[in-house]
Amino acid sequence: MPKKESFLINRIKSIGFAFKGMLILIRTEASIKVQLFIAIVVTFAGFYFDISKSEWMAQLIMISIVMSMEGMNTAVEYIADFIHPEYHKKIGLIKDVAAGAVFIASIIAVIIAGIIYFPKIL
Ligand SMILES: Nc1ncnc2c1ncn2[C@@H]1O[C@H](COP(=O)(O)OP(=O)(O)OP(=O)(O)O)[C@@H](O)[C@H]1O
Repeated sequence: MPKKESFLINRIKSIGFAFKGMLILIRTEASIKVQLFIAIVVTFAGFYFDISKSEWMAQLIMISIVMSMEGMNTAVEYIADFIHPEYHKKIGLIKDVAAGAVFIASIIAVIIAGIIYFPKIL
């Protein structure tokens, strides 16, 4: 059935575009680079301290939330700069709010890391 094939091909193409977007994020965004580095460090820490299954899940969920929020924050910045490259108070507000969303996830990630690793270190 040609219709089904084109649907599948389109899905595969979409995955390709998404993968390209992820590589662009990792290559160009300093914040994502830092977050990826922290994600790798805590992954090693997870193995070193032999954290439980639920601790792994909490850690992985927070890594994905922080990094995907950062990706969306970058997309908002791109849109803002495209729509209005010059200085504007509203653009500043839009970017600050988008960055604030990443900050919320980051605070919770640090708290969860504390809950997991503090008892193991002390
Ligand atoms: N066009 C603008 N008009 C007004 N304020 C702006 C504008 N562009 C940036 N800002 C201010 O500078 C801040 C940083 O914006 P910028 O686009 O440089 O993000 P960034 O440093 O790349 O952030 P991130 O580290 O989250 O990727 C914004 O949160 C906003 O307060």
